[in-house]
Amino acid sequence: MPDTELTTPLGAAERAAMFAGVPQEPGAGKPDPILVVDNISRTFGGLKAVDVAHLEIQRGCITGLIGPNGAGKTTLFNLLTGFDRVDTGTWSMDGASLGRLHPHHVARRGIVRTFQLTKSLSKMTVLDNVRLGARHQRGERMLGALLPWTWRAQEREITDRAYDLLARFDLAGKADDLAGSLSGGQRKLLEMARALMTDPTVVMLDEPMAGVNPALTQRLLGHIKSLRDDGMTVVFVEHDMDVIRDISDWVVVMAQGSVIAEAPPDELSGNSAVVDAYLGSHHDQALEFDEAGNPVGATAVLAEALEEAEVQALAAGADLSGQDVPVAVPSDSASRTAQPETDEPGTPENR
Ligand SMILES: Nc1ncnc2c1ncn2[C@@H]1O[C@H](COP(=O)(O)OP(=O)(O)OP(=O)(O)O)[C@@H](O)[C@H]1O
Repeated sequence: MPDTELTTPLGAAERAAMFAGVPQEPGAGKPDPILVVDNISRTFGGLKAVDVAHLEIQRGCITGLIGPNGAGKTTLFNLLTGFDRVDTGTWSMDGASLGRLHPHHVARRGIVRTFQLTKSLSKMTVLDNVRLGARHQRGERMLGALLPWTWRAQEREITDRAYDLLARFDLAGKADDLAGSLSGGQRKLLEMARALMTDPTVVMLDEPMAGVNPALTQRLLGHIKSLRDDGMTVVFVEHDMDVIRDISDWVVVMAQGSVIAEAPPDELSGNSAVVDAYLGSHHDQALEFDEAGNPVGATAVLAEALEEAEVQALAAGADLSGQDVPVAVPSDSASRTAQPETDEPGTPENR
């Protein structure tokens, strides 16, 4: 069980007011950080996948973590939750160090992350998947083995809690179905239910919307917000900018292993470091669009930056007819002009 009591949830206005005082810069201090990261690095071969000097995560809020492909987001998640080992650095929750703990110890301190459904979990029932989220609790310890009635009581407790969570995430009717039979959106709900079995304080969601049918998106977003409403701190990796804007209170941007920007979601498209990171990453990459022809992932960030630049240029009295719109980028790349890499990028067919 986590050491930390859940706090009274803040309202939207309180959260906005709180972040209004936070400087929009990498490593910005937060009013009440629950997680503090210092000088974490992780190298694979010659590649520094993560190299974060300082990062604070605000308690009771939803922090979105974005960045181009290979920026180090998943590796950072793995490091913070004990699924990978840092080369250097420290991180703590409410002042207590979490360095070099095994994942189940990190979970007991109150930090969990979601995982995509694996092949073997797909062959188990939905209920068993959720029950498995309670692994490493009392029932698996020596005392449980010696005192079976303790173990049985706990098994009942775990099953009851699993049913409660399945009901919360609208999966009660699927309890006895194989997890592999669930839709993309239901799988995401199952991942969340499984993570909540340990009653966490901090929930880290890795691409919670990936593969989710648009019809389920709003419900899933509602579920993520409900975690915050219950006093939990949520950190999530996501490529969909609409999702980022909808649910994040604050956004941390990574590129090449480091935090390169922090800002409220509405301020991102005007941030030159963000634009530059996505532009840089897109030099050799195809633009990405969803089935409806809307830009997604890094392409959406780029499209937003272009729109923002257009709005600003128009406001400054520019005539944009037939001209490329220069996007504000730092001086080392000032010669770059953001423009699509094909003339007709609007539909999936012509990519
Ligand atoms: N186990 C590993 N062995 C070798 N290289 C790795 C390993 N894990 C990650 N990397 C590399 O580290 C870098 C960061 O990867 P990571 O998956 O953390 O990025 P990401 O921001 O999550 O990317 P994406 O958005 O594409 O998932 C990448 O260059 C990746 O190839």
